[in-house]
Amino acid sequence: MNRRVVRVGTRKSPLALRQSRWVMDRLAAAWPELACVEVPMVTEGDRVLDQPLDQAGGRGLFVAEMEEALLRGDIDLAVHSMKDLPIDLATGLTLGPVPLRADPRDVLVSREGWTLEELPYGARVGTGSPRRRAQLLAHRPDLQVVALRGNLETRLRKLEEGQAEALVLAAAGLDRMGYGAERVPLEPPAFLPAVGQGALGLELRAGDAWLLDRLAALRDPAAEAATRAERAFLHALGGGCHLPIAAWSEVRGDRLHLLGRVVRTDGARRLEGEEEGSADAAEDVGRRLGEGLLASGARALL
Ligand SMILES: NCc1[nH]cc(CCC(=O)O)c1CC(=O)O
Repeated sequence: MNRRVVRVGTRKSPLALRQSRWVMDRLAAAWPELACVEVPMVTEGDRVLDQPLDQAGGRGLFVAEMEEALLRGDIDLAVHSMKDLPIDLATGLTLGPVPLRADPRDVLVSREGWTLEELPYGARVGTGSPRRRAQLLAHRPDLQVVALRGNLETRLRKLEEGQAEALVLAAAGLDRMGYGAERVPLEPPAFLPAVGQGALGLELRAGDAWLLDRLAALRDPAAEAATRAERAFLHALGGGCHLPIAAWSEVRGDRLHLLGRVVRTDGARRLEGEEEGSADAAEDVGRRLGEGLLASGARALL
């Protein structure tokens, strides 16, 4: 089929635009005859800024409108942060190849460049994520976790204004935006990131073999195996992105190692485990770990 134009849907936040342009540049470099058109969209998650995300409507807040646009044919490709992408996509849509992943870790950002241990007693740490909250409190029960919403710029401004002593953010977002904020990584295994953090999710119509073929040029096999394992882990736990579930996977050669954790939101209880297997069977590794944690009583924490 003689198609040349790919309409790429993206949220309008600076980070989302940065991500979709990165994908468009890579596609254009691999397929010079192909033209990408950016289609910025405002999603429900961008409109509801005054409530914590888990109360504002749960899963798929940033995704539903983009899925509808894909199914209508208004766009051909949706670029998401993998960690915002629900496990179950709308019928008729599929997850494409996974490109090279950015740093999956969380970082602690403060004006002083404090580590988690160095934060003053009772310091306010900004995050709306139950997973981050639970892991912060597990290490530092004295901390005051405060919900600071908004995009990266807004949160960094609130830190600057003194609304908190520190923030927890994804390293990937700061890196992609080129922000040089003072930060220290929250290192695994002590602190684990969200499933899919740092990776991009490329969503397209399941029947669009032409586009799937072209997206294959962007595939990073290690990133794909790691994110498949992490998402299968989350799926086995019946989870969504706003539950206190964390995972960390590493691919070395053809082996994949996965660490998973379920934490009670007050940080006082946790369950964790690890699994290893062939990177070719990444989803089996994730499913085994999820089922193992369920067998150990994970449901009581969720
Ligand atoms: N929850 C919002 C969100 N979705 C993706 C990222 C960062 C980039 C990524 O993880 O891929 C962020 C910001 C953050 O958590 O600090």
